[in-house]
Amino acid sequence: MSETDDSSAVDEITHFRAKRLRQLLYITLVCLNLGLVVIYITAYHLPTLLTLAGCDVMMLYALRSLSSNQVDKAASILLWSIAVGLSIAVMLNSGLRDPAVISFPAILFFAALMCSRREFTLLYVFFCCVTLLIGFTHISGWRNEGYDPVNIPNIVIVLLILTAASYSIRTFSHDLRNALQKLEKGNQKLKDSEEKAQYMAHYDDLTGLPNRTLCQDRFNYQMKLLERHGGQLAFLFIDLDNFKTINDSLGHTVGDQVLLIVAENISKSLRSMDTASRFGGDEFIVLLTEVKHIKDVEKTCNKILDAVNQSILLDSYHIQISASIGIAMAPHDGADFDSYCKKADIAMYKAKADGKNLYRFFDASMNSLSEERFVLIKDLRDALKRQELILFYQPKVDLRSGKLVGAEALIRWQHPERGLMAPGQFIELAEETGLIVEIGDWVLEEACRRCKSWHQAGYVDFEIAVNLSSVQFARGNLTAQVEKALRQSGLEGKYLELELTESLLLGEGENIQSQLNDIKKHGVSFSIDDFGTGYSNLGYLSKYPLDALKIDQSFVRKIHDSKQDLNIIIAIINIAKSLDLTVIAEGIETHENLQQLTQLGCQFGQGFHWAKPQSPEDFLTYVARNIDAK
Ligand SMILES: Nc1nc2c(ncn2[C@@H]2O[C@@H]3COP(=O)(O)O[C@H]4[C@@H](O)[C@H](n5cnc6c(=O)[nH]c(N)nc65)O[C@@H]4COP(=O)(O)O[C@H]3[C@H]2O)c(=O)[nH]1
Repeated sequence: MSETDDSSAVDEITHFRAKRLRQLLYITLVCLNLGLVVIYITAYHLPTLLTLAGCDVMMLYALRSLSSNQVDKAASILLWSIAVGLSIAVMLNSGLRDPAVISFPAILFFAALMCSRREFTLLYVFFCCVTLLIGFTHISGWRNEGYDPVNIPNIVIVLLILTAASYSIRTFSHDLRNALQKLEKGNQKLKDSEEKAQYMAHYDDLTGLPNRTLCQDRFNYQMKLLERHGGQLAFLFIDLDNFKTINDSLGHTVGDQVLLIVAENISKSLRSMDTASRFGGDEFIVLLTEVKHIKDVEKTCNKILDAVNQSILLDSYHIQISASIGIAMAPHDGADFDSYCKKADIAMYKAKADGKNLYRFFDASMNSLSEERFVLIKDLRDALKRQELILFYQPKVDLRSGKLVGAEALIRWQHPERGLMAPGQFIELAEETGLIVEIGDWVLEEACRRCKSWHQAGYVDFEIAVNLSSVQFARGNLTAQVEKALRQSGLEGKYLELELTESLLLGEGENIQSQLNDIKKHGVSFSIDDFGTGYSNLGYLSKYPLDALKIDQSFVRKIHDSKQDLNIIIAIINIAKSLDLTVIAEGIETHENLQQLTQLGCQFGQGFHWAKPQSPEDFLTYVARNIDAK
């Protein structure tokens, strides 16, 4: 039980005491005044009248103390006034034979309930002294005793009764107070856990922001307001860019701190009437209410992007974070919470595909991301987490010696419902949505790790080729990713070959060139995939630090049937020779293909003639059987 629990239980008891004390004070006041009237009319005994009047005044004083929350003081005044008043009354009347003596234990009873232990003891001592004093007045003959005089045993008996009564009252009230406090604490605990459960059902534990449930409630409420009063609401779906990388590389503690900072920054960018909520993982939903102009939404989105897009210093790491925002506008873009989620999510992906750290409004043209596509995107986002992605390996052969020199890593997706999916079915989607960055990072790490394991298994010179997407270059941190993959796996850079596309090299020159140069420093080689299929401008070949050209399989397949394709292959081989590049032929399916390409001077080849891409286990079996692949 915490200190707060204790203090609230005590508060409750104080409140209860004050209530009872007030009642007691009123009753006492009424009784005193009635007594005053009766004595005034019947006996007119002045000392008694003065005593009662004095008590009356003290009661009013106690009531005043009570109104200013001085409960202990009011209780003291009440009990001491009554104790003194009664003692005087007993003294003035029949002494220890007076029936008012029986009120002494009653006063002690109230003292035990209302006052501190010290006050109770003082009152007990006071009554003992009063008893002794009155007893003395009896024995000394000061008082006219009548036919039944009080003697010492009588006084002792009164004192014993007082002591026994005090002890039992004190013990009883102590137990009662304890029991009350325990009950109160139990109640408080129950209240607290109810409040906690309520909080947990509606708020996110980490960031303290409303969770999905509360966000949905607020959205529904806002939609009702829109129905009644008109107006617009902006539904923002915010997703952090590359958060997974931060989480994976720096750990969950740092990841959580990043989320906390981001949540705070998002909240700071909003008005008090807006709702920022955590949807889960690195996703946030923001509801902008009472939207008058689209420009206001744009302004807020820019504010959020600026607030989130910061370099955060955590655990001596400078972490660059940014977010992408998708926006759906209510009431036009849907009917319920789920449809707004979906549309804002689609728009968010568009923002990611357009380069990240951007916001995009949902529009009908985005519906081309059909239902199935949407589901596939969702699945693909989870594929990495659920470890559904696999790398297959296709052997690469030295055509002159027939030796297996390595493999190309080709991704597959073991989809839980659709089965094994080829890259053609999802790579484009991954590129459009930006997911290719995370996937590409994983491919790099996994391929390097696998290649290192082959080395450790005795295939010491095996190389691994990995496909890169142009989107990975656009992110600007590819060098760091390659370094990380090499470092983590322990693979030397010279065993890694990165396959680029022609279109990439025709794109933004400077940025690509510097990244390729940086990666090249680690001994990594570059080849151009599907060479010859796209562009006629070959100027870029000398501009970049390339090592190999891969002849596209469409030429290789028709090498016997089409003079034109044969000529293209010859031309590619000549270009490669003149630029000091090696040539790798893809899609070699037959022995004739192999023979002809070898004769033409092609150095390396891949294709079904040797093996289809296969799982790591099958690949190892294949290697063991065919280490000389001729
Ligand atoms: N008919 C025929 N086909 C052959 C033969 N030999 C190889 N192939 C197929 O040709 C493709 C060669 O890969 P690619 O040109 O890099 O083309 C790859 C590559 O551009 C892309 N891809 C694969 N894995 C990744 C990856 O990890 N990252 C990225 N960004 N792209 C990838 O997907 C493309 C298709 O990959 P796959 O479906 O695995 O298809 C592979 C392979 O299975 C043959 O003799 N006959």
